[in-house]
Amino acid sequence: MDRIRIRGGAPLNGLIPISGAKNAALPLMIASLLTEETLELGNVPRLADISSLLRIMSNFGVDHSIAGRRPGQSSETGQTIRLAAKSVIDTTAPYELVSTMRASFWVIAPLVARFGHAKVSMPGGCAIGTRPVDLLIMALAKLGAAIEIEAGYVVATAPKGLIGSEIDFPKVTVGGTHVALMAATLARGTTVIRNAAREPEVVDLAECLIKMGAKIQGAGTSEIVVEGVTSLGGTSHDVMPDRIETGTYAMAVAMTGGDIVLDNTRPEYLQAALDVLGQAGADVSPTHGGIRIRRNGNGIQPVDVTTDPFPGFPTDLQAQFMALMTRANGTSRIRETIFENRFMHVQELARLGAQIRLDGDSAYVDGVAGLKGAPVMATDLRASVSLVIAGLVAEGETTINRVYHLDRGFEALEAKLARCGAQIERLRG
Ligand SMILES: CC(=O)N[C@H]1[C@@H](OP(=O)(O)OP(=O)(O)OC[C@H]2O[C@@H](n3ccc(=O)[nH]c3=O)[C@H](O)[C@@H]2O)O[C@H](CO)[C@@H](O)[C@@H]1O
Ligand SMILES: C=C(OP(=O)(O)O)C(=O)O
Repeated sequence: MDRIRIRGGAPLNGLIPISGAKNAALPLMIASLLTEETLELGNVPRLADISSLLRIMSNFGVDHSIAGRRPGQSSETGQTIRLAAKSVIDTTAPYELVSTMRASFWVIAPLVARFGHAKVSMPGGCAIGTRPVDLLIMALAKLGAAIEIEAGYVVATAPKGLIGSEIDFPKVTVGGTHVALMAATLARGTTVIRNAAREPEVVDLAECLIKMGAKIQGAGTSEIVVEGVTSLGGTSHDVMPDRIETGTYAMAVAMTGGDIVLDNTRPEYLQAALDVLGQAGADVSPTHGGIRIRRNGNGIQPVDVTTDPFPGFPTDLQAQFMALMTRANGTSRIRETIFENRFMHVQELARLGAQIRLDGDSAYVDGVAGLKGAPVMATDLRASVSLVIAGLVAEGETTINRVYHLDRGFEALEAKLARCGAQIERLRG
């Protein structure tokens, strides 16, 4: 299994190109199941989760092709993937394929909406809490699907098609909103989704669905109205920039010091996190097409943070921010309100010398003067990258095991950081 070795101490200087967002690319790929025409997606990141979803889609009978590189494109230019779900031969998503990735469960929505039948294994994904799918099932049931649970599979049927309805989510769910939105596009009549997730990835999906012929209003607000249509067509769409990758590198430079331009991204996608970084002592400014982050000389100030649905501070940046706070001049409180078990990075950060106490949904981080390198192992995607951030300033060598977590969500991580001066390499095998 590959590992990553880091020698801490070097500041980061230069430019980091931001990839397309994993969490937007996945629902966009799934949306291709809603039409028999071809959906062309640009700026798709090269990630293990994308390959896993392509395998699931191939299993359904979806044809896909990945365009070759064009003149002037670097190896980091996002991929263009074409998906054509013209002849779907199977509407079952088996356990072996769905268990590695949460988002793959969302195929249930377009399958039942277009074909009237779907059998999808209960999902896996990052080990960050219980992560039930009751609200996704509730949304499909509201739209008229009959739901049965059979041996770990959710079977949804609607032989006469889905029917528009009112869906009131008791809590904000990104996956639930994606599922409701996709299913409602092909339902008969109007659907109102209340307490919808306002995440930019929901807006990206809605914009693509609108180009495919869907009638959607209000995406990006907490009430989305969908007027069902009888069929959708193909289109071309570029995946939005990855706001979590953007925030991760912003926190890395706040940690190491230096001066970095994060290119091909947008500050408004992560304003809450950038505001917090400003309070912690980083200089954050917009550039043409990106964000510049600097921290020169001055120390890191402690800042209290609570995770919240968008536009709040994202749970997917909580671990990275905690890594930064391990070096702050004082104590910070980090409250996790989205997932009940998203503190798996705490004990690994402690191996590097971090001082963190857990109390219920909060972590109290006492900043220390220095971290020391050690072998560490992460259990989920964002926890793994928090160890990279800590390793970048830890004295000596940090080796991060189980790199496959990082490969799920960070494209060319070592190359991007090494080009900016980090001493980081992948050890194969
Ligand atoms: C692939 C993808 O985009 N993953 C993101 C998505 O995950 P995901 O879509 O799984 O997260 P949700 O927004 O659905 O989860 C939010 C909260 O709702 C709860 N819940 C959710 C569904 C349900 O049926 N019942 C229920 O109780 C969850 O346990 C959690 O406490 O949004 C999360 C919250 O921003 C991010 O951390 C993940 O990176
Ligand atoms: C939690 C994440 O992914 P997933 O929802 O696929 O587990 C994530 O992207 O941080």
